[in-house]
Amino acid sequence: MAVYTEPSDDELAALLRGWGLEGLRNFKGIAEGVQNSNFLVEAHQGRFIMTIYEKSVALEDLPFYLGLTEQAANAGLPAARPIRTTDGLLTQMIRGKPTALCSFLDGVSTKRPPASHARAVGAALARLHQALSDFSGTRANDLGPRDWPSLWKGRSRQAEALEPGIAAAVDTDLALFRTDWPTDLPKGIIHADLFPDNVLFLGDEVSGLIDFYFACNDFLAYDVAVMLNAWCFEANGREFDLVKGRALISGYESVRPLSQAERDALPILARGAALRFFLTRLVDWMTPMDGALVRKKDPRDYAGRLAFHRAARSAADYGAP
Ligand SMILES: Nc1ncnc2c1ncn2[C@@H]1O[C@H](COP(=O)(O)OP(=O)(O)O)[C@@H](O)[C@H]1O
Ligand SMILES: N[C@@H](CCOP(=O)(O)O)C(=O)O
Repeated sequence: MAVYTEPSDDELAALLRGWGLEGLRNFKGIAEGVQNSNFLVEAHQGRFIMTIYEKSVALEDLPFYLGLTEQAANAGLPAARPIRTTDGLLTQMIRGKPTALCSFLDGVSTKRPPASHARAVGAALARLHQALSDFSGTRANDLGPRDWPSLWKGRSRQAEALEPGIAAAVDTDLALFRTDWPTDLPKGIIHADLFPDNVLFLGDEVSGLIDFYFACNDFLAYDVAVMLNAWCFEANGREFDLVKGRALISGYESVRPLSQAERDALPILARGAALRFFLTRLVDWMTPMDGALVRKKDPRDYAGRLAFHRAARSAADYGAP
């Protein structure tokens, strides 16, 4: 999140009335994140997170995101429960933008998660996959391999300036994905962005899974691949931490074992996931966002990961037994 839209006092009062909240004690913008404007709301009824959906979230997808979060919470996962308005609606509008309120989750995200967290979050991901296995909503992955060439188009010069040598390597990656990307792996609802900043912990326990706004239907193992990138690299972004990789995969498999085909696909899925985040970060890096309180994420972190995946040969390189 970030803060792109600041409600006026009157707008805020109208929104709070809509949710039946009284006795506002605290209201403040939260600087973490990238996509939406998020605020902490403390009122007589308790603590909540209010999200104003900026243009990156399509209005028609909100029932999907909020519905799956509700289903995950109902299944006992620590997902933020959406709060309905006094009229029973999941969203209200402010300046033409939909706005939702959800329960506040205790806990903190860790910047340099230890292996114990990687194991716990691996298990939480598998439980999430199981809890959503019968979810009725669907949403295509609009940041999948078919979308990467258009994100890359016209950006090779900018990428070269940031990371010399990357342009030819990305061209090779894209050519490989065109022919070798898997077609027949188990699918389901995936989170698709379960980075350390989207998981809250109390001690070693996962206390919050947040930010489902990239969730979609795709290969379940792609979600594992996203997390191998996000949780298991050293701070230099180039060296893979096998202990964390082993912990994450064994945590996942303690709930849902990977098939042999999913294991075999891990290197290419991890390479694709790294390219996805390199490309979206590159696009954001090059896009001016005047006036917003937002911290951009560095695409170069993913250049190093890509180099590792290009050399990886099997799931064992990621810590799979
Ligand atoms: N339900 C919640 N409970 C507690 N904190 C939350 C909750 N939802 C979001 N946050 C806080 O807000 C920050 C940004 O939320 P996030 O959903 O990641 O925003 P964005 O979609 O814009 O990236 C998180 O890092 C976390 O600190
Ligand atoms: N996780 C993505 C960026 C998306 O930001 P989020 O705050 O919505 O998780 C990245 O690291 O590039």
